[in-house]
Amino acid sequence: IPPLDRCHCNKIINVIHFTCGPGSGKGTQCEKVVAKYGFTHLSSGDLLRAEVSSGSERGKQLAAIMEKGELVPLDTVLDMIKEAMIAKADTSKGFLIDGYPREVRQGEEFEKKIGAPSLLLYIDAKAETMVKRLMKRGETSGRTDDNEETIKKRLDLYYKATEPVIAFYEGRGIVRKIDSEGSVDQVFSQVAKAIDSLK
Ligand SMILES: Nc1ncnc2c1ncn2[C@@H]1O[C@H](COP(=O)(O)OP(=O)(O)OP(=O)(O)O)[C@@H](O)[C@H]1O
Ligand SMILES: Nc1nc2c(ncn2[C@@H]2O[C@H](COP(=O)(O)OP(=O)(O)O)[C@@H](O)[C@H]2O)c(=O)[nH]1
Ligand SMILES: [Mg+2]
Repeated sequence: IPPLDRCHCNKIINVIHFTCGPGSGKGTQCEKVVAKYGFTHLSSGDLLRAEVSSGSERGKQLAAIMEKGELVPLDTVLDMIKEAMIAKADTSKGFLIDGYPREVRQGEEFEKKIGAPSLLLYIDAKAETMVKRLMKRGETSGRTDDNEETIKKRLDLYYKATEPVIAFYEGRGIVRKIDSEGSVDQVFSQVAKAIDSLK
């Protein structure tokens, strides 16, 4: 595994909430992690939505893919994450990367171009819970992908492409599985325990 010198990151805490499917609560937990630990939170979905909001030609192409609940091209999302990491590399205490990798190849490419993660957080949520939360969020989120049809596609893709990522990292012993069914604070205490185990 190459060192992190290409982006000058001396420490990457790659808390990748990826195996948590959509609506499992990763965005909610990331905010709490930032407040407690001061890590830099990077969400692939947020970075992509910012590009869409900019109204650029590339943003228009991305919007069409995201609205269908499909994955955008790997290079696009990895370049965005890498750029954001380089911008913060000198001051960051660690990076919390939410929504990436979403398929095994994304994990492999991240390691080639940036570095190896030290921890992978996996919030285990039932499909039923995820759908319920996303439908509720959709009442106010304004996200074009928070609708019944796209939620179903995002879930299917999660089980097909993203769950295998867990097995890929389990062999390295860096996966911490978190139960999503409690309150936000109960979930966070499990998250904090996993992060503290790094020290
Ligand atoms: N790593 C990625 N690779 C490819 N496409 C991505 C990636 N991250 C985000 N996207 C695109 O952006 C969309 C929204 O991603 P985002 O992570 O915000 O939503 P999600 O996984 O459905 O989770 P949530 O709704 O839980 O935040 C995805 O459906 C996909 O089209
Ligand atoms: N009951 C409950 N709801 C939660 C919890 N975490 C998040 N939510 C809600 O579930 C929805 C999805 O959460 P979000 O953080 O956006 O999840 P993400 O899609 O994984 O980023 C939001 O409307 C949250 O308010 C939790 O621990 N318990
Ligand atoms: Mg989110």
